[in-house]
Order: sequence, then structure tokens, then C-alpha cells
Amino acid sequence: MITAARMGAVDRNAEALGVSQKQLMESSGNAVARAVREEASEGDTVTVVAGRGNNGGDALVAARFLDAFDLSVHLLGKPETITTEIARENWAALEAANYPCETVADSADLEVGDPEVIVDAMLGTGISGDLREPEATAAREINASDATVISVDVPSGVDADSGEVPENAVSADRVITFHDGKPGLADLDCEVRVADIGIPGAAERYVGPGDLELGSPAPDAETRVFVIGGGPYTGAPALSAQAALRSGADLSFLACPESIEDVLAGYTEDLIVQAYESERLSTEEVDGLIETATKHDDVVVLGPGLGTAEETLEAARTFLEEFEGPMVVDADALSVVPEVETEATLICTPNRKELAGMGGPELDDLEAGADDIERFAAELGHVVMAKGEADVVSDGERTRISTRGTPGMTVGGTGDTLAGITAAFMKDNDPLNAAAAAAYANGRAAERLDRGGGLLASDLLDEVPEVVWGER
Ligand SMILES: NC(=O)C1=CN([C@@H]2O[C@H](COP(=O)(O)OP(=O)(O)OC[C@H]3O[C@@H](n4cnc5c(N)ncnc54)[C@H](O)[C@@H]3O)[C@@H](O)[C@H]2O)[C@H](O)CC1
Ligand SMILES: [K+]
Repeated sequence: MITAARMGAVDRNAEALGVSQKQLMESSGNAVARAVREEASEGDTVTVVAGRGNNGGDALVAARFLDAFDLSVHLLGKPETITTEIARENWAALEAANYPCETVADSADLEVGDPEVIVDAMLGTGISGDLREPEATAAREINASDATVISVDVPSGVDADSGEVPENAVSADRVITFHDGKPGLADLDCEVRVADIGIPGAAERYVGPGDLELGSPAPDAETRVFVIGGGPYTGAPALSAQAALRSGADLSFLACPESIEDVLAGYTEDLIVQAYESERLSTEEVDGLIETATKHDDVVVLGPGLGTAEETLEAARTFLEEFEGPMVVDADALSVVPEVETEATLICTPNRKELAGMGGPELDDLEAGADDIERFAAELGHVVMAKGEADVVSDGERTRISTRGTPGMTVGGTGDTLAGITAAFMKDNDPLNAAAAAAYANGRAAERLDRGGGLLASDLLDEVPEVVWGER
């Protein structure tokens, strides 16, 4: 099953791999035509009712494969209102080739007639709200006919994700959906066929630009990130907190021992440093931190630069046991995750060593060990983003691999920037989508800066916005 949003991301990934939307539309249209040929005999009347989006586009392709029938194509709107280039091109091809096609300005003008087959291609996954005119009247006409109704991708009006069927939706006899089943089609009482349209498996398995769109924040999202780190180290928490801002967080707070407060505040005006008295993170600080995080923040990053003192690990354990919000757990805090029961939603970001240290698989090649990482994520009950030459992201059921990045990313601190990017993406988001998008953004930023060597993790900070807002 695949949601509409994820389908869009996979389409975008396919395009980045060199398989264009127009190629996918050609395959979709061909699959629809094959279904029509199963239902109609040569010379039968076939009526195509096309909307102005790519759902309609699919049927405009199908029309070219239906010469053997008494065909008529009805576009619900003016050609210039067709919303995509590839659908427009397919309409123009039909007109240029003298196909029997007409535009329907007003639903009263739509003559569905009494064909053997109607192809319902008004609306697919791009629907919003109940059917509006002229689609609503057209749907009534289609439902009132005795024709066999073949719906393209989704019966027009049905929500492909929720399965909600508004009363004026098309009632299909058959649905030809593309690439994978849709959650909203599972309970339809008609035949649903999944047609392979040639999307490469890599478009789902490997993180691409579509995943960035899916997992990065909407421009108007307001995210407050709270980094709990530092103690022996100061660079790591500062990198995470700044990376969060560079990835869309509006405010980035940094909780640290007061002994390094000035050092951290000195890095940049942009961080709000909130110091606590203890020399390092300890249990007496945790209640205060949980209260602050719960009241004021959206996502916590626990771990950068915390060090591994027993009292710090004990405090991390307590924090994890008591906090219930979204968290990125990185670096030294990772080792306690398998020991605690938590209500928090975690994204754990171990490197190979930390993965093994958490009781995960000991792997030289993370990509080759992706199934082991998926099993470990399932046991752990949280998203694991195992960082290496390839990053493997899994929630125990779904696994995606990011091969973005450069050898130079082995320099210290790129895991800290990744943790901050992940936190900025995590609010109100599927944690797997957020983590996959963050791995992609961090790696792409490094690729854009690649001069063969000499990368600094702090260099990534300026480049991340170029990826998150410049490339999607
Ligand atoms: N990988 C794949 O699965 C592929 C699927 N394809 C087809 O593309 C459509 C999705 O196309 P899209 O252009 O995003 O949207 P639609 O055509 O479904 O609808 C957009 C169209 O409809 C208008 N509209 C929206 N809501 C309403 C409403 N409530 N009432 C009336 N009109 C509405 C909106 O204004 C637009 O004009 C997918 O379903 C597949 O069929 C690709 O062709 C290939 C890859
Ligand atoms: K449809």
C-alpha cells in the first residue's frame, strides 16, 4: 500500500533517476487501455471522461490505444486549464491526430450517451474535498449509465488515503490503480487491479528529492528545537542547534552546564543557551529540563557532546523514561535507549560503532546489512538511522537507504548537523520520512561543497538551506 503523498515522492524520485512523469503517464494510459480491451469488443462504444489533471492525462494516453472502438473523449474544461504540461501535450496529440475529442465547458453539455464502457478519469489522488462541478454532474451521469465503468487510479471522488467515499463519487466496476495498492481502495466493493507502470524499485528504496519534499517542514511550520548536550564537549551541541535553525526550526534552545555557557553562547547570536548548575547533565537537572521541553519545545535532541559519565547516562535514562514528545537521540545517549521503556517517539542516529553498542548488528557495510538494521529497529520500537557511507533508515517495517554524501563526511561533527536537521524535520511528521529527508539533506549539502577533501561540519550549516529550499 502507498499513500498519495508517498506516491508523489516516489514519482519525483523516479524522475530524478531518469524516468519521466510522461513515461509513467504513458504506462498508466496503456494499462487503462488494456483493461478497456478486456471489457469491450471491437467496434463497441467507449466514452472517456477526462479531468484537467494527470488523472485525465492517463486517459488521454489510453485513448491512443483505443482505435479499435467507437471512441469519444470528453475533457471537463478548456484545454488551456489542463493543470500539467504532460496532460496538455497528450490532449494536443489527440486533437492533432483528429481523435473524436470535445471539451465540456458546462456539465449540462456532457453527453455520456449509453456506451459499453466509460473510462472515469476525472480525478485521482489530486482531489481535494467533495466533487465540485462539472465533475459532480458528470459523476451522476456516469453512475446513471448502464456502462461498465473503469476508473483510472481511484474512482473519482474517493479519497485514495482515507477511503472516504462522498455520496456523489463515481461508483466503479473496475479500478486500475498504479504501482501499488492505495489504502483508500482496500474496502471498495469492486475489482481493483494494480498496474506496474515501470517505476524503478530504487525510487522507493533509495532516498531522493521526493523524500526531501515529503520529510522537510512546510514553510509556515513553527518548530522549537531543544538540544540537550555538551558538558565535556561544546562543538557538537552547537552544530546540532545551528543545523536545526538552518533546516527550518524557528527557535533553537541549548541546555548545557553553566561552565560552558559562555563558550556556547559565543558561537553565535542565534542560539538561546539555557545553562544549568551541574558540571554535567545529571538527574537533578532532568525534571527541570523535562518541564521546559514539555512546555516550550517541539522536538528534543539528546546527546551531542554529553560524554559518558555514569551520572550523565543515568540522567539520559531518566529523561527518556519521563519525556513523551518527539526526540532525536544521538551520540553518547544512544547506549541507554535499549534499557528504557519510553512513550517518546525516538529517532536514533547511531554510527556503526554506536549501533553495535546499542545491541544492534555489527556491520561493516550498513547497506548490505539493511535487513538486520530493520529487524533491530523493529525490536527497539523506534526509528533507527544508521549512519555510514550509506545511511540506512528504518522503522522496523519500512527501510530506506540514502547514498548521498561524500567521503569527506567522516570529519567530526557531520552526525551533529544531521541530528539538528532531523529534529527540525520531525515535528508533526512521520519520523521515518523526517529521518530519510534529513539524511538526504545532510549528504546533499556535503556533495554541493565537495572539493575532494577538507570539508568541515560547520561548512554544512550554510549549505543546508540551499538543499532544503533550493532543491525541492
Ligand atoms: N505514479 C503514479 O501513480 C502516477 C499517477 N498518475 C496519475 O496522476 C494522478 C494525480 O494527478 P494530479 O494532477 O495530481 O491530480 P488529479 O488529476 O487527480 O486532480 C487534479 C485536478 O482535479 C481538480 N480538482 C481537485 N479537487 C477537485 C474536486 N473536489 N472537484 C473537482 N475538481 C477537483 C484540480 O483542480 C485539478 O485540476 C493520479 O491519480 C494518476 O491517475 C500519473 O499520470 C503517472 C504516475
Ligand atoms: K478517476
